[in-house]
Amino acid sequence: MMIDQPRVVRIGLLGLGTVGAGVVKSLKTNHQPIFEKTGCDVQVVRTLVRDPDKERVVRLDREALTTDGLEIVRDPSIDIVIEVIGGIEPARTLIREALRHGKHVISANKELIAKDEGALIAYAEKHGLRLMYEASVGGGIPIVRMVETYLTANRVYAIRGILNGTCNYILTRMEEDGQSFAEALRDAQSLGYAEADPESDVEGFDTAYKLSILANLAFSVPSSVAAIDRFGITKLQSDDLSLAARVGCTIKLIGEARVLEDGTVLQSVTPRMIPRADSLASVRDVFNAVTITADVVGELSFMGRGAGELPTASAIIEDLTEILRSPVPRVRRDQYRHTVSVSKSGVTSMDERSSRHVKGYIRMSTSEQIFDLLFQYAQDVRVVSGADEVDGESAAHCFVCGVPEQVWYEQVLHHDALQLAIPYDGVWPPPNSVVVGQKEAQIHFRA
Ligand SMILES: NC(=O)C1=CN([C@@H]2O[C@H](COP(=O)(O)OP(=O)(O)OC[C@H]3O[C@@H](n4cnc5c(N)ncnc54)[C@H](OP(=O)(O)O)[C@@H]3O)[C@@H](O)[C@H]2O)C=CC1
Ligand SMILES: N[C@@H](CC=O)C(=O)O
Repeated sequence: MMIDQPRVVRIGLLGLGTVGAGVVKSLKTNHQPIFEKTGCDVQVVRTLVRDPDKERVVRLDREALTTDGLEIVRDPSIDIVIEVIGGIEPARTLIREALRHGKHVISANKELIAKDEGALIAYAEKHGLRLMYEASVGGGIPIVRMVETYLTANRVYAIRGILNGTCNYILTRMEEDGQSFAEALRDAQSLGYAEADPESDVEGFDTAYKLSILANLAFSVPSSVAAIDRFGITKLQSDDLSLAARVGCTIKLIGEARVLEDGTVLQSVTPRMIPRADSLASVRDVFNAVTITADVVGELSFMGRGAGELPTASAIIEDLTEILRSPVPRVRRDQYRHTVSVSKSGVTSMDERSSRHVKGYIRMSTSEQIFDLLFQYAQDVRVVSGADEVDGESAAHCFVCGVPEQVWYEQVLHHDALQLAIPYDGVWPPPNSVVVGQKEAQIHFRA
């Protein structure tokens, strides 16, 4: 339906990097369809940058740029603020100030949303305003709104997915093209996928923020990033990916939050060796994928581009059009959720931990102490044909099963001789593997 009198909506944009530029481009390209769907003429009128003289991929009048964010968020002529500068400060202050001045806010800032633990959202709701953050999780995938507003008929029990485009891109390039970790990371940065500090991506922090945001929405737990067991991908080598291929698996950085029977929630971010048949195994490049498991609907899966200027801009503009259609917060967040308690797996009860077991892939230097540990606790230790030859002299690669989870976290992962230990989700025994005893293993690995 065409609307004759467009309502002009004035946007203040905080940040004009990868995502900010994507927002400007997309609002320009799709100005007409957005107008047709909302009746609004959306205009970016003022933009915050650090360096106004920087060469940009989008052209804005020099007068539209400012280095003073407060000037934007306090400007009475601005209706909606989009925050895409990232980090905690000045983002938090600017968002709060924008809300205080009666503006709806859209943010892509997962670090802030996760670490803020709901305070800004509560502040927005108190003022009858919307603080929306679809772009903070899964790039262009509409997962936040779905979990927040759609699953009212359900209790959600598990969230599992690939939530970082940079890491998935790096692992894909290492596996398929034999690129080094450093080369693949450089490419991910030049494509605009990585965070300003890429350690956030490769050490698993970014995935932890996103998992925490989803867990908070789905389970009504406080969004505590500190409650997540987090491991990144920096220790992975292409040899580990080759080994995975030999046993019919691949390696992905997976975020997972599960409600246990006693109501506690386990949350982890870790590279996992997963079978090729796992739906996440075929998620390549910058794509993300998330599966939600709930009691009534069962499993729901979502996939799409998890990073990059346009997919992220898409999520931001979806938030924008949602605000234009429904400026009043739809539901108070705590009205419809069920409550469970959250627990880091490292602090679950000893009994529970020692009753669960881990299957793992381990790369280690050939120290006798770690063999002692593995052969004391693992039910089965295996090598895959040729595994010990893959990485030259100093590494031994093996698969173990039946290690008590408590031993895995408290001893194996902290062992000096350990180079890498990740969960192995493939079949047992791993294809083409041979069982080894302790003496045999020591000889085998040193051969
Ligand atoms: N890149 C992606 O694919 C995705 C990113 N996000 C999130 O979106 C946000 C932005 O990411 P991205 O666009 O990649 O980041 P960039 O580093 O590309 O851009 C950041 C922008 O913010 C400006 N800026 C940063 N700090 C300040 C400051 N203190 N004062 C004024 N301006 C500042 C920079 O100015 P200048 O240009 O002058 O340096 C730049 O324009 C982050 O929260 C990120 O986590 C979310 C989903 C995907
Ligand atoms: N750096 C992030 C950007 C999107 O959230 C990623 O790679 O996923």
